Amino acid sequence: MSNPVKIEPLSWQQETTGFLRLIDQTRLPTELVEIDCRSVEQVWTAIKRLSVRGAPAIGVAAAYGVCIGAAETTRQSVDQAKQQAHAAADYLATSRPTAVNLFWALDRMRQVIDRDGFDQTDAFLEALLAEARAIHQQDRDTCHAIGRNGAPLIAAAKNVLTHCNAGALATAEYGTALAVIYSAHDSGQSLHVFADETRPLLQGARLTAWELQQHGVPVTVICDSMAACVMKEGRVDAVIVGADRIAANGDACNKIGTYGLSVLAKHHNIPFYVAAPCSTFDLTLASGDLIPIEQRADYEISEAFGKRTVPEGVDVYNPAFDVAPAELITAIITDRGVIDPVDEANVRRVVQDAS
Ligand SMILES: CSC[C@@H](O)[C@@H](O)C(=O)COP(=O)(O)O
Repeated sequence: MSNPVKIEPLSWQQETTGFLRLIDQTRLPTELVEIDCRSVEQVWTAIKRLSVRGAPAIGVAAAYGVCIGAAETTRQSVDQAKQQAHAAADYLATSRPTAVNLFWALDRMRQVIDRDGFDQTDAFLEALLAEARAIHQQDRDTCHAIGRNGAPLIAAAKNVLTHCNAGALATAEYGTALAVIYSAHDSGQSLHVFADETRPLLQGARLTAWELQQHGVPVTVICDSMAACVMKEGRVDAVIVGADRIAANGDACNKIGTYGLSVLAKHHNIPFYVAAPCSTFDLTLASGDLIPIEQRADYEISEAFGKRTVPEGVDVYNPAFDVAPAELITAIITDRGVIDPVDEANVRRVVQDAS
């Protein structure tokens, strides 16, 4: 079996006055380039323009962004550092609206900011960095747990279809949907993946195909519109996707196109799995209809990658996410076990136990 390259999309460099280093995912697959974020604005921009993307990775990046904000002015009092940290958290919360992991991570950072008893600014900055590192490490552990929990569900599968990128690049490492695939592959199962290219920004073609190739997992990229056809041909044994936010009733929001896939999977009698950490659940929302859906810029559809593909002056519509209803989801694979999405009491019990 191959020895896969470990992909970590982000890392913290140096100590409390350090910086965030990211793989710039906008440059993949042709260039593997890192960028350094030394200001809160740079972290905000990196999240907004998808240099760092994927729900868990956005949360980790924002946590480190708060550390950068708190330390931005030197020789400051604890109160000043706290004010700056709060301002950084508020600002980073405006970067993208849908992935709840961003708000979950910022809330954890706010709890540290609001903690009493810091005599020295250094002690406060150290506590912030320790919390960001803990969030980062928790995501690593969570992803491996999702992989272990999900692999038995696809033990008999030969071909799995996935959408967008819910892999190592979207998390601290290993991924969510792709963690399930990696876990099966790493235990010796022969598995092939169909990766939807994922219009308009091609996270499937650019990122999922790249990281599966790095890991030695056979992958075929298809246009999003081909998913129905390959399902009808009997070439898909399971669909596995990630999620950006899951409501209390089990509705799961993920990259635009996920809803369509859940309908197609139902029609073709193919299991449809969502893989996500407990931090992706938002139990304050009763249903997926209440999840805020990010609307992104027109040029991503009309002129992505520098090539105009829609006539000037023609309207486009660019919601970045949609919602797969709970009744079309076979199971949600979490770090704390596999959940039946329509059993709300159990969803609440499992997820609340985790917090
Ligand atoms: C483990 S990541 C799960 C989701 O965040 C992922 O599937 C997704 O939709 C990412 O969208 P993106 O717009 O690229 O951030």
